[in-house]
Amino acid sequence: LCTVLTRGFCLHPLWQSELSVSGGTRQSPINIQWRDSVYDPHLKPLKIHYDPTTCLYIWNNGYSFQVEFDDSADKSVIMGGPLENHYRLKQFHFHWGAINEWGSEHMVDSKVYPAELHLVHWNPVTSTSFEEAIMENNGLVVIGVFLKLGAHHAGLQKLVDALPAVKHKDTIVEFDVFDPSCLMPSCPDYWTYDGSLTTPPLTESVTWIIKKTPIEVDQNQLEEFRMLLFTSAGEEEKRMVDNFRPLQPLMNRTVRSSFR
Ligand SMILES: Oc1ccc(S)c(O)c1
Ligand SMILES: [Zn+2]
Repeated sequence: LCTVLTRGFCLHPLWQSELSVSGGTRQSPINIQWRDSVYDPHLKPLKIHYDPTTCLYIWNNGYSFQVEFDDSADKSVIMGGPLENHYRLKQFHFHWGAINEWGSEHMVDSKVYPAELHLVHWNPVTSTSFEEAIMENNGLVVIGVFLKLGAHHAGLQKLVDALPAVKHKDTIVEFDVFDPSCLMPSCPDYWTYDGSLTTPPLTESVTWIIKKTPIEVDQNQLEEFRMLLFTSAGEEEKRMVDNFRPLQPLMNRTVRSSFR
């Protein structure tokens, strides 16, 4: 008997209606075909300067858990890489599967990972707020980091220990002094391409920077993600799993690499 594993066979309502944006030409996520990516020698190393004291709280927004940062000043910023100026960190969140065989949004040569971290930044030079930047052509930069099953991740564990406090949708817990740099792989290599949010409003405002090397997390840490709920307290419980959007067509785009 051949068991065919289909990724995310029961899509969250969020994406059932939003599977495609009419007229979208740069939607995300995509499958990164390593051999089709083009090395760009002009790409600089990505510079990351996060101030741990800008971390504010964690909340369950009904499709992921999200860690929010104080973005009222240039305290936690990224620059360099493919970027023309600095971008401010606003939040980070994850996408994951019900089992380890799927969960990430992007793929590399059709390889899928159990989860994917998104660090979301906005352009304070061209926008006055995150909400405005979402609608701007190059308003956002999202760094994507793949999570693979392996060793325990000590830095992630501080996050994981807080998850029971945000089990239900629209719950929140204070979370101060956390440096998300600890979630970044040491390898500097990345791909970059022009894309979109993978959750509504799916706006085509994102410069994606996808790190080549995954970070390792252990089984217990992934299981803690899967204990979260899409649903509010008092509602019939729906486990928060498979909160990833299906692959989108590459169309007329080139993925650039920072490495040969
Ligand atoms: O604000 C957001 C930016 C990017 C992505 S993938 C989100 O899910 C929300
Ligand atoms: Zn995301």
